[in-house]
Amino acid sequence: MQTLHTPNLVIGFGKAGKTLAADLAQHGQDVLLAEASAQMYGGTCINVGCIPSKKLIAEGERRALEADKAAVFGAAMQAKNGLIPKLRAANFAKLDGLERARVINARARFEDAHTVMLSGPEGELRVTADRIFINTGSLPVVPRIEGVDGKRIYDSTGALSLAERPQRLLIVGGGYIGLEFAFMYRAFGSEVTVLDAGETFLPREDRDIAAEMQRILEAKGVRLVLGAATQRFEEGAQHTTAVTSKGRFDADAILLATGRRPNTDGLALEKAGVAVTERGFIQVDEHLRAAPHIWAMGDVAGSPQFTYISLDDWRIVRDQLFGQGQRSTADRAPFPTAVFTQPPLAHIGMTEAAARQAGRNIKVATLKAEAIPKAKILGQTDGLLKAVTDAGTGEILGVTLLCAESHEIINLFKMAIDHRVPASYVKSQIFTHPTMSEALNDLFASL
Ligand SMILES: Cc1cc2nc3c(=O)[nH]c(=O)nc-3n(C[C@H](O)[C@H](O)[C@H](O)COP(=O)(O)OP(=O)(O)OC[C@H]3O[C@@H](n4cnc5c(N)ncnc54)[C@H](O)[C@@H]3O)c2cc1C
Ligand SMILES: NC(=O)c1ccc[n+]([C@@H]2O[C@H](COP(=O)([O-])OP(=O)(O)OC[C@H]3O[C@@H](n4cnc5c(N)ncnc54)[C@H](O)[C@@H]3O)[C@@H](O)[C@H]2O)c1
Repeated sequence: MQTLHTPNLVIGFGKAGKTLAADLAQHGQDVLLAEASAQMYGGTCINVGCIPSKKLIAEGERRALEADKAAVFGAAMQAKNGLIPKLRAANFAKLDGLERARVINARARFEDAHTVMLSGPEGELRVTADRIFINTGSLPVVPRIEGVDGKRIYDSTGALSLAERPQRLLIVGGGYIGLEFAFMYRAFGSEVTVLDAGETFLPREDRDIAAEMQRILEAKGVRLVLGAATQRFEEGAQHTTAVTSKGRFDADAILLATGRRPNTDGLALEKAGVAVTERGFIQVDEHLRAAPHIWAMGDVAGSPQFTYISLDDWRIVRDQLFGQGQRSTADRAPFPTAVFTQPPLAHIGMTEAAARQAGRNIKVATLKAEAIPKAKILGQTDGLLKAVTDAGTGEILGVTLLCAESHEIINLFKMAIDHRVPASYVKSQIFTHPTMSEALNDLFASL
């Protein structure tokens, strides 16, 4: 068996791992990156996450007026299938093209704290490394429901590549993936039902925002069923039936979107003395250290499951390798989020409910999207905008934007909140016209 020593071993081609590997190589250090699947160069986001899902959503939106929805579905899949391999190849080339970086298609398994066995199509390689960076991501949770391994039941990866457009799509889970795929497949003309086990829709959002999202969802023809515990799936000749506490639902395809679990499968972390949390995420400190020479980054480290947070994990580790070692996970809150529904739901900071619960003396303002001239131009007048400020100081505590282009606008508030820009500034800020962001003058007028 071949053996090799490297100063830096990165396990997993995720956002943090690939960025760190390139960074190390550009700093003149040798780095080996092991990726279990050649179909995953670039990680989840590029191959089976953000990019393919947003491409399908964008294609559905772009061709919203076309009557032949089956054709729209086919063309969208084709466009997505054309894009992803190009991005994957570009990701591989970007890293492999660096003199000091080497990508190996192999699955990693620890033998001890400094030794990792890499097994892939080209055989086995025993690697010893001075420093090890784990970036193995997450996998869909498969709920324990009888019949869950049936042939019409998919996770998000499967639902991104369905061969045929389902006439009836049932989605189990009404979180990020559930909602994005509900709008996506509705745009392809499928009849969509979303089942969520929780009694409260979007429990982390204020009730007025959740109610508006529910109204929009239902106005588009999506059925939402809350408090639905799925007991079993019955596979029939023509369709599969979900038997739930809220009745029986027949479907041509069922998407499971009930969260994602850390991907530590087969890593044998215990051999390296790396501990995991109760939920199985790698236990790290605020500098993402799991052991003196081992770091974990991204989903597997229990970081919030977003590509841009994985990227921020790279910044934290980078600061220890090449900077002051000060940057930590405590520095990034609050950070923006966006669910790519139609319209998108973007948020940062505190909701009204969270601010009240924290005992803050607050002012709250809301604005209906239908009052915004640009929304009328776009023909996208659904939605509600909301801001929460400190009543005494005018500090912006939180912003929620359920409206067209909110996934872009919300990033302004990361800067505003980090730099303590007061509400009075936003109220009088000069914005271009006609834009969605100019509505912030009105939203903040009373704050
Ligand atoms: C459908 C969907 C849509 C999403 N949309 C968005 C979005 O719009 N915006 C957003 O910010 N986030 C989105 N996310 C979440 C985002 O994709 C993840 O949070 C992010 O990709 C996690 O990146 P990571 O760096 O943790 O690792 P990943 O990108 O998951 O990479 C981990 C890699 O490690 C490899 N690996 C695993 N085990 C081993 C091993 N033992 N040896 C070697 N290699 C291994 C895997 O094959 C994988 O390629 C979405 C997720 C999904 C599923
Ligand atoms: N736009 C984005 O940034 C984006 C898009 C997609 C995914 N993501 C990331 O991926 C993560 C995973 O997405 P997700 O939608 O799978 O998880 P999620 O945590 O967002 O939502 C899971 C939902 O499933 C429900 N649920 C759990 N078990 C259930 C059961 N047995 N029956 C019915 N409902 C059940 C929960 O109540 C919850 O509403 C997200 O949390 C997010 O971090 C981000």
